[in-house]
Amino acid sequence: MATPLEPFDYVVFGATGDLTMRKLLPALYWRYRDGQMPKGARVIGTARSALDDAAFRDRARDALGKFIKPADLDPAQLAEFLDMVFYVSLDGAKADADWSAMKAVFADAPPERVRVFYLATSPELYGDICRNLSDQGLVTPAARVVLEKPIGHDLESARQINDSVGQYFAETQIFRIDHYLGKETVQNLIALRFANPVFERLWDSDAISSVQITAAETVGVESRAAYYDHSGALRDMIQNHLLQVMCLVAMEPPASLASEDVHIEKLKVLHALKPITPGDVGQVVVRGQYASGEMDGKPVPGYVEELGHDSNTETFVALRAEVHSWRWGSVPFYLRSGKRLPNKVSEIVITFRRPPWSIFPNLSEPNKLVIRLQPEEGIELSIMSKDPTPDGMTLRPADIDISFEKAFGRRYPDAYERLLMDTVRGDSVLFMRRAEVEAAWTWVQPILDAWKHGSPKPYKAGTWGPEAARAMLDADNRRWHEDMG
Ligand SMILES: NC(=O)C1=CN([C@@H]2O[C@H](COP(=O)(O)OP(=O)(O)OC[C@H]3O[C@@H](n4cnc5c(N)ncnc54)[C@H](OP(=O)(O)O)[C@@H]3O)[C@@H](O)[C@H]2O)C=CC1
Ligand SMILES: O=C1O[C@H](COP(=O)(O)O)[C@@H](O)[C@H](O)[C@H]1O
Repeated sequence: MATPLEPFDYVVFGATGDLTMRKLLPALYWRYRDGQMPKGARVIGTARSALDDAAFRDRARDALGKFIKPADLDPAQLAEFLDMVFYVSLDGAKADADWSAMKAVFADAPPERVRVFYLATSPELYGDICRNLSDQGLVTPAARVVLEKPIGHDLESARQINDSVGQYFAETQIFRIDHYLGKETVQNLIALRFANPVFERLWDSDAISSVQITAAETVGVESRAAYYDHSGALRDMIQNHLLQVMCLVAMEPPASLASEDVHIEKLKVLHALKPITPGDVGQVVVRGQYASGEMDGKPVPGYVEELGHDSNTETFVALRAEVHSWRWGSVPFYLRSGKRLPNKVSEIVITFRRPPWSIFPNLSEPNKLVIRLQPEEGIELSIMSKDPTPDGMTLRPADIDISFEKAFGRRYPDAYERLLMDTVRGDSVLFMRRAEVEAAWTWVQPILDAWKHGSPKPYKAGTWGPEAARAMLDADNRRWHEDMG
């Protein structure tokens, strides 16, 4: 059982939306089920839709039925959880809306009771919602605000959002969520590197020749087309999730696990990224968009067919980054993310250098460490071994494969479970600081600027992106993981 928290209030703006139904409510249910969400805690959903508590609970029940396995949904526990869920109909972005019902929720709440305002809405509303919360007297010292990613659309809008939210909440009260940081295996990266000298001693450009970070999805844009078409893979995945994971791979050992110490080291990585100039973009960044193809043997439409109109939005990005520091020199970090790729897989692949001299005629493959973030979380170390034949010394790659789920024999909590509870605890180590968000936007901005011209390269749904992604690695004499031996 997880450590129970003191009773708290969790207010979710955007409560009728996809994120709340698919991720936030299931995460809160699990925390309740594990005994972490105590009796007396409240979840207050809010959105413009005219619903009452009962109607919202019906939606929540449906969502939990859809996103949690029946075996994990005990009817009595479900009923108890839903009793803790309430709804306030409100246009949170409007100053002249009727805030009385929301204020009534907090009328008797003691000042020290933690209240979290989770903004699961479009980022353009963040500033207005925060101003209104403040004007209505709801921002107490024990209040926190959680901002969903992406924070803004570009560097300029990110700065504006951070400025406006910062007028009403102190930086220590602001939790910029990136759910990749809540994934157990991403957190385990810190343990892998800094609790195991066997890896950390080899964690530099002397031993490592390249790093690949991939987040591949099989899904298309589906019901999120309206959001996605204004975003694209660079803003949706690379600017936040993949750069954050890269920071944890590349950062120096922090002085401690305290939030400030970890943020300082991540920020140094973002500042050390070799800038991409507009002239570089064509060489080091590939943007693609899926065309019709096949997934699991079934035909699927292309992106523009799903959308119903032409679009230059990218559904695939592959890029080559460098962290210009003493540790990394010019080691390439290849980052890649896309929709309608052959497998759902998020992984980090560390490829080590070959021995300086080989006494074996057929030493073909370098050592490789694969950190599987999902699915089947674990690590796999590929080493060269002697083929057990009596015919001399033939070498073959063999894997040391550790599945975390098998090793620990327990369910892997969803990233949101950990992160939501961290916001209540006030622990911001797994969140992004303003400076990190803006440094990440600063780095991707030249790519966004260059992409105002030209179009993405098409790739067939069910393939690993445009041929140019492979060609980019060919030019470096390297291969993507799926093409390695
Ligand atoms: N869905 C996902 O998987 C992920 C989403 N995110 C981010 O989370 C945020 C929400 O995404 P998602 O749930 O997909 O979006 P949806 O479009 O599904 O939901 C948006 C929600 O905002 C509400 N809303 C709109 N305007 C207002 C307003 N003025 N006041 C109060 N509520 C309002 C809508 O309800 P109503 O119309 O009733 O007001 C709805 O509940 C976005 O920033 C997105 O980028 C981040 C990671 C993953
Ligand atoms: O933030 C987002 O992440 C999901 C992918 O998350 P994962 O945990 O399933 O890897 C992505 O589908 C979505 O477009 C994006 O907004």
